[in-house]
Amino acid sequence: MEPYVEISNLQKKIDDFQLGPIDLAIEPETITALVGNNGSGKSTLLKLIMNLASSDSGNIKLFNTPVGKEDESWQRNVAYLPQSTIGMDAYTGNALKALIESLYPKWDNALFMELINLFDVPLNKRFGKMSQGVQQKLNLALTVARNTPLLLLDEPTAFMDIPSKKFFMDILIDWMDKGDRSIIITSHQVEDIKKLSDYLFVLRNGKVIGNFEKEALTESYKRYWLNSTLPNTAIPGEVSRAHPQIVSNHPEETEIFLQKNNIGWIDRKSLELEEIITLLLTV
Ligand SMILES: Nc1ncnc2c1ncn2[C@@H]1O[C@H](COP(=O)(O)OP(=O)(O)OP(=O)(O)O)[C@@H](O)[C@H]1O
Repeated sequence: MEPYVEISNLQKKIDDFQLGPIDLAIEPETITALVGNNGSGKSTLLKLIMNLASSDSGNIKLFNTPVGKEDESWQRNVAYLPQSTIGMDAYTGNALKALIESLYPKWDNALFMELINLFDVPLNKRFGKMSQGVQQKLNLALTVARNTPLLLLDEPTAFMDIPSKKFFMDILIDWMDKGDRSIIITSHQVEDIKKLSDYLFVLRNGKVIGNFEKEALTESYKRYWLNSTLPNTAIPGEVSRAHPQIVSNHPEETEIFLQKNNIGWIDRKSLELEEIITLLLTV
């Protein structure tokens, strides 16, 4: 099957911030988490995908149709939840629902009502009078119920309470189970990333660090507790050291080196995803 999203050599400069070049393909039935430090360009990338910002160079194709050209058929296949919405304050939940329902032919009203009931959103209240968390829940219901094959979610749980975050993850997992769909999600919540994502597309200050398969990424980092001193120079795979510990992202190479040089270790452990992301974004 063709990828849902194909991005090649995408670049965008905003003042002194440079995003890209980005090459990325989103395959069907995958969840990709966009991970990065604040201001690394995650929201900008989603806006570029939605043609809400223009790139300086490169191409984006959604469902094999170039974005930014006359053919806008791709828009029917994507639902985007921005980090913040404007212009909604005066409308009630019911009015917003009626508007969006009329624009999306595959609107799933049963799913919308299920989410509204689960999140306890008062549909007769004006959007501007709802708390930030309730606004986020309504926006999420208005987005997911569009029933498009591709969902783009920009920090969807930032204001949600703890039980709602759990419901949210269950909802997305059920939604994916229906098949032929994919999600791109930006999140600073390590639990969201850990539970939901298949891939982590990591950006650091606009530069691509990599697109990692989550399980492979987690397995590739190991911490060793050594029982003798290390050479002063970096050893193969070494990412950080704080004697008697070292962290490696190429454990096989590290272990060959340690054995050859008669450096023993008393323990070896995998790293938590949170630690791995921290290393990717700071070291
Ligand atoms: N409308 C704008 N005007 C000026 N600069 C902008 C604008 N939008 C984004 N930027 C700049 O682009 C860079 C990337 O911002 P972006 O919001 O994409 O980052 P992010 O990774 O989503 O950040 P965060 O994790 O804080 O949400 C930042 O340096 C930001 O200041």
